[in-house]
Amino acid sequence: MMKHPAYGQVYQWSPEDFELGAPLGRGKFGRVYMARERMSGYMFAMKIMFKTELQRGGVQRQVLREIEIQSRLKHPHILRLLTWFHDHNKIYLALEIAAQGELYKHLRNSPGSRFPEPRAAKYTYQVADALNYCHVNNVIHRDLKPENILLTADDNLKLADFGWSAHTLSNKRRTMCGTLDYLPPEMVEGNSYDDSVDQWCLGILTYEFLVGSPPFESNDQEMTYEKIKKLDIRFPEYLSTGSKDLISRLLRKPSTARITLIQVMTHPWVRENMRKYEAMKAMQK
Ligand SMILES: Nc1ncnc2c1ncn2[C@@H]1O[C@H](COP(=O)(O)OP(=O)(O)OP(=O)(O)O)[C@@H](O)[C@H]1O
Repeated sequence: MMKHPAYGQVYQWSPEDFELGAPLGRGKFGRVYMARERMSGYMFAMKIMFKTELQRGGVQRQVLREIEIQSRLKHPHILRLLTWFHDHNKIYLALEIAAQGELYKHLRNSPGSRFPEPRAAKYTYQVADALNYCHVNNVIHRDLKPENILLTADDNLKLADFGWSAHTLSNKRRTMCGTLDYLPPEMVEGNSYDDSVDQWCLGILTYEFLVGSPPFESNDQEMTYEKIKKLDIRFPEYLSTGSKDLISRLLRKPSTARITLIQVMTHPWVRENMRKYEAMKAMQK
């Protein structure tokens, strides 16, 4: 690696520096492949997007924002953007590999489409840790959902998809975006919001990990909105008291009443279940 011309200096990468391998997945605008840097043999995931497709979809600004934000975030639970470059018709993103792909797929394939509490607690902790790092760096994710989280070969989460994220340095923002089921009440009502929208989304995510579907899901959009506004949430009987306590503290209508991400990481249900998860893993070895 140290012999590489890119080591320690600005280097203009080009497609010739890399070899593409098996496809890892496909999104609306990107195709993702296993890739190898020729000189060092370093393996990573290469996401390739066609400029014409981005233009047609009107998402150029979103992609640029994603690149700008993701390239400065360096955290164990945030997918690293190692470098990026472009040629006349494509944009290339060199990303770290998350070999087990979308968390969504794993959730759907679990018995009852839900995770046991120890596994859910471990993931909740890792997302809280990543979001806390984002907030400290003045970034709101705003689009948390199992489809935007990837899983590594050693079962750790990587937050991806910063296309809807925003800097928090300016005033509170009013843009309406994000997935319907995960929208916090202040966004449904078109009010201003701040980084505590991510705490709300983490509450929805933890619920979905444990129950298999988000709490306000319904057949029509209006009904979902109504449920969110009324905080009409039902907990299945099988949920533990601790998990219900955590979710209720995150899904608070007044954004200032939501517990902090640090409080999530130290919540007794999270701690106890993470310990159980580690113990289970140790026994499997
Ligand atoms: N770093 C990575 N490591 C392993 N697999 C990846 C990686 N990045 C993406 N993938 C796989 O490729 C798929 C497509 O990723 P991509 O980022 O293009 O789309 P997306 O943003 O998830 O989807 P959409 O564009 O439809 O919202 C993902 O669903 C995932 O399965």
